[in-house]
Amino acid sequence: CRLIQSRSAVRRILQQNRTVCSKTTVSAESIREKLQVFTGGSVELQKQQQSGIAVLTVNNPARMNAFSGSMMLELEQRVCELETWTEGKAVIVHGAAGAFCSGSDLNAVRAIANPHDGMKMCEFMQNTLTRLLRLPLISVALVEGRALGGGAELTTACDFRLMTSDGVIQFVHKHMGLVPGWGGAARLVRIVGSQNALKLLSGAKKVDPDFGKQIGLVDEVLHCSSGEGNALAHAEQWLSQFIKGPAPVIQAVKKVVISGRELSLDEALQTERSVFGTVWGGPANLEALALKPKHK
Ligand SMILES: CCCC(=O)SCCNC(=O)CCNC(=O)[C@H](O)C(C)(C)COP(=O)(O)OP(=O)(O)OC[C@H]1O[C@@H](n2cnc3c(N)ncnc32)[C@H](O)[C@@H]1OP(=O)(O)O
Repeated sequence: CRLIQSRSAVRRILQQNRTVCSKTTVSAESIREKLQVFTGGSVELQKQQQSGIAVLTVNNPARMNAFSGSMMLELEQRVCELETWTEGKAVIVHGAAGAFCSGSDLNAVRAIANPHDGMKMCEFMQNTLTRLLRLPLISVALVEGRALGGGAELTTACDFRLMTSDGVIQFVHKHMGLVPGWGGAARLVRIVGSQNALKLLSGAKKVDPDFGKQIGLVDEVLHCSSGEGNALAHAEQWLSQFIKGPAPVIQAVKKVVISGRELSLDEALQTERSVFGTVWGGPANLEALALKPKHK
């Protein structure tokens, strides 16, 4: 009976993403059609099989990597691809050409500036970013240059935020007569607490590396010279301390943390037992036992 209960808990946490996805699929159809009209840029995914690190690039440099409508659809597609990457350990989200992302493309925003379409777009992006955060991969937002509006929200949909010395995160929504709608406010409160979140949102405050570290929004400042791929190499280096070992173990770690973050204590404990059952007596566990390690 206990086995059946714990299996159903695992199924629940693992199916969370699919449930959110399918609920939104029907209602999102009409907004998909509208979004795909606003083209430009791309969202690219490169999976490095050897390291288990994927690099997700927001690529629209002519508009400071703003999200066009078609890029919102592509982002969802890329997240879908990552959900089934069983050999993966981590994903780095960054922007092309030394900028992170300047939020939604203001041309698309103007064209759908009515409450109905706005709500549908918001629901669509909330769904995609929730699935990004729930991936069983360790996710890192690498902020070079500016992360504005929806770009700032995107950084909160990752487990960690790394910043180069020129990085800035700014929730500019208030200046646009808005509040975050891609789930950024809810996640920000959980990362920095409600006092800091209120200051950042109501003051549209610029978060530079020092301030970011002080309030716990930024996990690490990367001191690297500018140059294509340099910050990315530093981010991979930083990440390497957390992804040593086989992918199933790294993914199990992320799953127990997601359940701890999102479920009630009873449900999280149940899920933890179930995930534990997937690694206990597994190849990595048996190999470690055979080596008789000393954790000095
Ligand atoms: C729920 C989601 C809410 C949102 O995300 S609302 C959108 C919030 N973002 C914004 O308002 C960003 C507005 N843009 C800016 O503040 C500045 O362009 C920015 C990013 C600080 C860069 O400033 P500069 O370095 O001086 O460069 P610039 O202004 O000449 O920009 C270069 C080209 O990029 C364009 N751009 C930047 N952000 C954009 C956006 N979000 N949508 C559409 N186009 C955007 C900008 O118009 C300019 O294009 P062009 O060279 O004039 O053709």
